[in-house]
Amino acid sequence: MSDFDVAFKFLLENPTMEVFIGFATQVEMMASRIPSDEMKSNILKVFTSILSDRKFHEIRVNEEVLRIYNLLAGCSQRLGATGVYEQIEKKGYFEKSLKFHLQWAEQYGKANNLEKFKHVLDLARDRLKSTMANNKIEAGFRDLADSYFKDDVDYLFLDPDNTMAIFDSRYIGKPKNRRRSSINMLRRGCPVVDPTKKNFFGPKTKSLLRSEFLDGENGFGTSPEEFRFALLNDVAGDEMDIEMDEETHIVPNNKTADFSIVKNENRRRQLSIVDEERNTSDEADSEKKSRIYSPIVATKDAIRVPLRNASFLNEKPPTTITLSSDTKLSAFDNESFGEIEKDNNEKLREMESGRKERTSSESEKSTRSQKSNVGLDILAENNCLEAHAAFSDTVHIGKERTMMHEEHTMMEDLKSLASTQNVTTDFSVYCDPDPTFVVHSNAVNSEDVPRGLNMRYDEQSPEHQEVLKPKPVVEVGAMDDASYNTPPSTKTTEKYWDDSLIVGFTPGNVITSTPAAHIPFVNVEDYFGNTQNIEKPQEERPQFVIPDATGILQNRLNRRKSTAPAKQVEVETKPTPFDESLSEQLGRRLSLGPEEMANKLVEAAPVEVEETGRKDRRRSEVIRQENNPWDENLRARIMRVVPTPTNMHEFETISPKILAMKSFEAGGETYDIRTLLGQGGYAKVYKAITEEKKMVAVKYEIPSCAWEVYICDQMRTRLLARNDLTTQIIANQCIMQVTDAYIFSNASLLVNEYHEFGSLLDNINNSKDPNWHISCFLLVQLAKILEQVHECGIVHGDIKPDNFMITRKIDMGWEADKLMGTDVFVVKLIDWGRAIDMSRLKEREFKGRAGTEGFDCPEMIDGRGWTYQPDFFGYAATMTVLISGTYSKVVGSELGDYSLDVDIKRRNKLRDPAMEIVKDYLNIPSCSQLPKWSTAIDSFTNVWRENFDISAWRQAAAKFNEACEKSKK
Ligand SMILES: Nc1ncnc2c1ncn2[C@@H]1O[C@H](COP(=O)(O)OP(=O)(O)OP(=O)(O)O)[C@@H](O)[C@H]1O
Repeated sequence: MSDFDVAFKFLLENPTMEVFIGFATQVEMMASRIPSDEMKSNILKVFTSILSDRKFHEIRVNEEVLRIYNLLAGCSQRLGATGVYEQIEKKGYFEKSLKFHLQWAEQYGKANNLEKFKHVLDLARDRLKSTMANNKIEAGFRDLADSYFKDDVDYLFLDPDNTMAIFDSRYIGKPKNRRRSSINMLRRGCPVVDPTKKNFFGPKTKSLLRSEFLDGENGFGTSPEEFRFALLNDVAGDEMDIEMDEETHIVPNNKTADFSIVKNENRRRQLSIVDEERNTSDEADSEKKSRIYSPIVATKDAIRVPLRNASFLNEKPPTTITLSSDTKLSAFDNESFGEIEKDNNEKLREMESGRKERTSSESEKSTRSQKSNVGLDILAENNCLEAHAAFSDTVHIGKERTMMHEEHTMMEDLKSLASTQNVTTDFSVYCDPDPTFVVHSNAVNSEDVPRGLNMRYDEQSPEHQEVLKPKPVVEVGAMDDASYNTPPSTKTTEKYWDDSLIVGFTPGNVITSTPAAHIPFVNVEDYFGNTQNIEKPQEERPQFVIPDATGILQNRLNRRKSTAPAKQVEVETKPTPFDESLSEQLGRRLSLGPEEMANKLVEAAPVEVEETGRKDRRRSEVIRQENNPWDENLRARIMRVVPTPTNMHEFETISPKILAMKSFEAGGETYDIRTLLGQGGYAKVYKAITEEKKMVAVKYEIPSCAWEVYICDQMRTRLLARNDLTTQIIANQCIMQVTDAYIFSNASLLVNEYHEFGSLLDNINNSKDPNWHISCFLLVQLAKILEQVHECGIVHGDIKPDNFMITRKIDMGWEADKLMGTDVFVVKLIDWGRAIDMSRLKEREFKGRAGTEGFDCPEMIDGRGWTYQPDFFGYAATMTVLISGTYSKVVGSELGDYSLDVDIKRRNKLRDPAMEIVKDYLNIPSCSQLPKWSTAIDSFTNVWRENFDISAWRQAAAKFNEACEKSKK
């Protein structure tokens, strides 16, 4: 059976919308590698069923099916692509679908048939006018027109687009002093709605463009926000487009117009030409795009009579400008296009330097949406893709991203679908499956060990060095208890790290994770309400203590002890396929390169080889053990000094196979896996639904990574222990919290909150234009989070935009003075697999590089010792991506001279502080002279206070929220 047949069979058996979406994705992926003829006959099979079988009645009329139609259009030879859409049109299923009209029009665009293109556009306007605003309808058509028609086709559109004016051939190649005033831009864009009505503003009228008068009965003009924003821009001269005559004076575009802004002589100011701009030709041009945004929320008269009513249909609308939020660039003359395109390609090449070249077939696969729009680096989706790829190979943009991510998985999934149907998984509990979580106990046997908070452990107590065998039967529901009772490991101490290197770990001594004298005894069972289960009287138990912070207790109380229902499970008596746990064998994963990792996996488990991460994301440099903070043995030793987190469940068995669209069971909890959210160097992250119908993210990692659970737990514990409001907020909102962790012998499954709005990188890529308000707002948050992470003695080790998830949209109701505060965090730091617990490794310095490609700090590059430096560097690099929308490389060759080759426009308010921070955070003299996070926090906060503008902020926030929507997976 071919892959296609397997997928189709699955759909036939499960004709739900959800399965169909997965199916469509798979088919799209296959389309790139299956010959067109074969694809066509496959698709015809699909449609035979979909169009005739009753069980597909819902799918048949759903827009998702257009994805398959699109593929059919691509391989239809007799009907041709346009013919396919004409047939669909006849069916009438998609009359109310914008997507359908766009796909259809695109075919005419490809065929360069402007007349038919216009016909579809008109149809769409007519059919959809009652359901959506005209600018929404037109936006996609405008993109298509820009892509496929070289001539000026502005007249097709009713909604003005000012970005066009930037590339208007009249200005291309003209001196740089030709700018447009924002007000003039608005005026030029005012459509003639009804020339018989004298009092309406617009070209050839004498009426004023007034801030309070916007929409009339017969049409609409500017919004108050647009007007005020334009006014402000003209006054401030910042980020504005000013139209000037050759003598560099603002002049009204239309001499007969009587605009208040132009009448005011005081506003006629000379604009100095910045040298830099004179010299930077096209790049500067690209920046002069309009910053005038439409309100995202529709104004009162959101549903409007179309501008071009019957009487105007034949009249060519005036030259238009953008009042819309769509900043996509439009068609302009070929020559300029070529130049800017060239310039763009130049940038792409630079950006590509940090990653492997994409294959030509991948580039060919590009869909229209990946076409490069000129001028705006990260705006152009293609550029986004490139920037993203250069930056991180984890996630790609748009459709291709999904395809690339899922291709492997889905195919694998498909292949193994049949074979895994009957897999039964034994969830027997092994008391000590993973040496990384062995806890050595004072107790003679496991039953003597109380479940406590910050229990004291005697690591070296000789009489307890023997391995305690797992109990044959344990309660899964009491997994955490069982794991506390785990026996000491028989493994010998590793060669280089001796116990004294770990702070708080002194051989032979009683230690606590948080030393705390004079603190009353607290029985954790009381806190968890489990006292009735404890048979032995309390006084027989060894003492254990809590740290002097009520926060920890509260925290522990709030945490779920286990989601697993208590049930009896027989422990597998047969030995597992491996004598030792894979996680141990595969230690030092961060020092292993792709090949070594693959070999290890094969050696360790010749049958069950599976990899979750992307090979091209791994680093191959092997760090000398004594300098390696990621050494697995070291980590194991560190983890031993604290109790196993209560929500961590360990298993001797191998993990259930995780496949999209299938469910798995772990610890008595069933998770219904939906789609793949992302894939990093080591893990795949899936969206899943719990039995309680809660959406969660499941990080599936091979080999298992209990360390991430430890670090997340420690981060939270240490933050809450500080008993301070800010740290409480950060602990609860900004640090990944593992709600349940299932540690199997070969893999780990970390369940955590699902963040539907994607990562910061997704947001940047989906925000068409980095806005200083948003960048500043986020940069302060990032610095505040990292400040607290370091305060807890933890180095995250992998700071980059794809490791910050967006947790919520910006609330427009947040008061201005609160925006720099702590009540408004919108980001959460995830991916703690590379974190280093410095509080246990005081005075240590590390060497070597093992971060994400392109995210090696100068110390790693130079071979100097480092501790917290990677996070300062990661922050600086993330900052440049946030501000400039592009990825920047490290430049310089010695301490004092390092910088990032970021191109921040002169007028960007964050430019100066950002450059200072780059200097500061990249040129750290030594591990004992680390920079301060307050430098970033204070300088960005100052810029914010000095320049904050409420209406501009709201516009920017709306854009941010819009990008959140676009990032939804
Ligand atoms: N809780 C979540 N909700 C939604 N998406 C998530 C979540 N956690 C992770 N992702 C997505 O999965 C991607 C990979 O996750 P993660 O960074 O944890 O994997 P990794 O293999 O450790 O990556 P890296 O190679 O960067 O170390 C993230 O960039 C993000 O896009």
